[in-house]
Amino acid sequence: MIAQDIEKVLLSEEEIENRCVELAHQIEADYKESGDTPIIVGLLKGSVPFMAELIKRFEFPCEIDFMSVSSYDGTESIGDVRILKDMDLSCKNRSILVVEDIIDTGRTLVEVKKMFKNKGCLDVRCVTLLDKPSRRVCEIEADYVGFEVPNEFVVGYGLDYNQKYRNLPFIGVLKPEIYQ
Ligand SMILES: O=P(O)(O)OC[C@H]1O[C@H](OP(=O)(O)OP(=O)(O)O)[C@H](O)[C@@H]1O
Ligand SMILES: Nc1nc2[nH]cnc2c(=O)[nH]1
Repeated sequence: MIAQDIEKVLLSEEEIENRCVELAHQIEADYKESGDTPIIVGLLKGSVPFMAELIKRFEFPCEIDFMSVSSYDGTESIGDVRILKDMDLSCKNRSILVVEDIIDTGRTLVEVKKMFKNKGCLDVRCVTLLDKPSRRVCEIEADYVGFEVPNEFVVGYGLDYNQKYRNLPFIGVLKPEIYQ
């Protein structure tokens, strides 16, 4: 039903799953080499499907946690990153892998990385399912990127429009009339 609101599919479920396998292997190789037991920190809520897809493929020791930060209202960045829910685990002297659904302006990741460094983390990396470099206002890149997307508002696979469409199993663009 909600799939009827989609104008075009940018990334199919199969494409996303295949890319998650590749990313998981790459991340696993890097952490095996470092010998760290990282905390995999999902930024709620958008990262949940992507994080689930990734971590089930990790064979190295890791812990998981979640944080909720918010800088969005509708489709516009309001440039104010707020912590709505902090992590449960202590991150001092730990390696952190932040899991994001999308990096857009880069403001969220800049603030989150700064916060982890201030808390005494040893190493902070980020894996993002989507990267929208055309919208960047901060100089920041993820360490691992699933796909680059054009400057369009995308939904699905965790990404919402006014809290809906997160449960779509693919990434797509909504029909223009949905925004009215
Ligand atoms: O690079 P930026 O411009 O900072 O944007 C990226 C952030 O925006 C979205 O979060 P949102 O606040 O919409 O929360 P959500 O995951 O609950 O949808 C997304 O999940 C990223 O965290
Ligand atoms: N759902 C959604 N959230 C975003 N946050 C930043 N960019 C986007 C986007 O394209 N879609």
